[in-house]
Amino acid sequence: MLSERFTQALTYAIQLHAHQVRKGSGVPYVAHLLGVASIALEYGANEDEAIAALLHDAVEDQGGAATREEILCRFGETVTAIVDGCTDADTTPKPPWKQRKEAYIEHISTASPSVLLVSAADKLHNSRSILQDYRLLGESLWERFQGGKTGTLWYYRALVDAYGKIGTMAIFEELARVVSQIENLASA
Ligand SMILES: Nc1nc2c(ncn2[C@@H]2O[C@H](COP(=O)(O)OP(=O)(O)O)[C@@H](OP(=O)(O)OP(=O)(O)O)[C@H]2O)c(=O)[nH]1
Repeated sequence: MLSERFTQALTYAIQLHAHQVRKGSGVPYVAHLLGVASIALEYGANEDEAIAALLHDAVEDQGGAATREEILCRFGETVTAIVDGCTDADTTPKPPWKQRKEAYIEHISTASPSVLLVSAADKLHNSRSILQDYRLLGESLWERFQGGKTGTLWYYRALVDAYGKIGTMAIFEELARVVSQIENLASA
């Protein structure tokens, strides 16, 4: 069962990301955080993993080192280590896109099981959003992303391959299915 800590993390995540929206749409960013926490729980997350899912973009997007310190203080080392493992940049400005994404893919091979679960839940939620938006918007979807069509398709295929080398987990297989559907649409 989830305790009061989860409720506190939910409130904190909503406050942190209150003014942030998803790229190219007016959807409140918290929809992504709720989606990632929901997917992580459905694939067996414990409370620390579910809290980290809610806070996985907090350091990257909302305050860097100061926010990391607050998470450490309020939710402890286990949650902070998972958030660290899901963060592709905590500096402003962020390093170049390709360099960040390559580093993220590289670190999958050494990531803890908790980081793998939350990271895969994050990528699964984003890939489902891409598939849904691609069906609605067509090729103009890719203008949202720094990597464009080629870079974004490369990134998701590289993620699927990197998770696949870890082993066969249900969440990796679901991500692979969604990414294949995006690739099929892209080559149609
Ligand atoms: N699919 C999708 N992604 C969106 C949307 N709005 C914001 N994003 C975020 O955009 C990122 C991908 O955009 P890019 O331009 O390629 O990369 P960047 O933000 O990291 O520079 C994803 O980050 P990420 O690093 O892959 O994951 P995350 O850890 O930041 O969540 C995702 O979270 C949206 O409407 N759909």
